[in-house]
Amino acid sequence: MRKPIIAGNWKMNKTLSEAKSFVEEVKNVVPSNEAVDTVVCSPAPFLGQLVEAAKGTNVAIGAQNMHFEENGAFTGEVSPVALEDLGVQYVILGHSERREMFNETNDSVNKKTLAAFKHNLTPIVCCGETLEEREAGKTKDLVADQIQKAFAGLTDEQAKQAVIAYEPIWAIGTGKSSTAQDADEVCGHIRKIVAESFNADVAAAVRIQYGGSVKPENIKEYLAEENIDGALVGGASLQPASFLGLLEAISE
Ligand SMILES: O=C(CO)COP(=O)(O)O
Repeated sequence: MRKPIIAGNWKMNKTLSEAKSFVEEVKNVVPSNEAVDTVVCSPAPFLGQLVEAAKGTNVAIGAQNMHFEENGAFTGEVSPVALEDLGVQYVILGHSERREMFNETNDSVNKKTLAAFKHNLTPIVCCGETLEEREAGKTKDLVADQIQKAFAGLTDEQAKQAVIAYEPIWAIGTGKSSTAQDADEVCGHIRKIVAESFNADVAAAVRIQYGGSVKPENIKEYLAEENIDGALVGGASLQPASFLGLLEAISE
């Protein structure tokens, strides 16, 4: 049985005081780590203080991006060394917003994925198609290519620990979620690609999240599917009540 993983992606939202009061409000009421992995991915400036606020609780803190180099002349970037030092545990890599607006490529996602493991960070590697690509029947080939390239050079053990987030771009922030069956079909295909690239054991262990307009009202449908092990959530992760609502769906 794969343990579910629910991760909030706050994107570019919240001030430090809002971020801290969110963590204070949820940290003692989230379900146990045995039932679900709970992750909050915050903007970089708040990470250190949120790690402190969440210490000893069931909430893990994640970043939304990082550079693959450890240090150097990369103005404005955040290094994996700094994230590890702060006590950050997860990092979202290759989110479609970064691919679309900030020149993220399969190659840079691969370098970042390798760097994440080198620094004890669990990568949440994102993949997903545009509406145009879906309509052209390219979804499965596209996500297969994204994941094969992102996972190139990982050991079996690393691939098992990595988290994949399948986020159809047309479903992000639009209120137009994929049906659970469609999402499961793509996640099943991703699992098959992982089996081909690594082996059946790795494919059985790797956790695949669905993302795109997930809310407390619909999360159960996704989690009921064979190949969906959790969710990467934007809008509904911003308020403590809806974030806790997502987690409650697991414990019910
Ligand atoms: O991009 C997402 C999470 O990374 C999904 O965002 P929404 O949940 O707001 O659709």
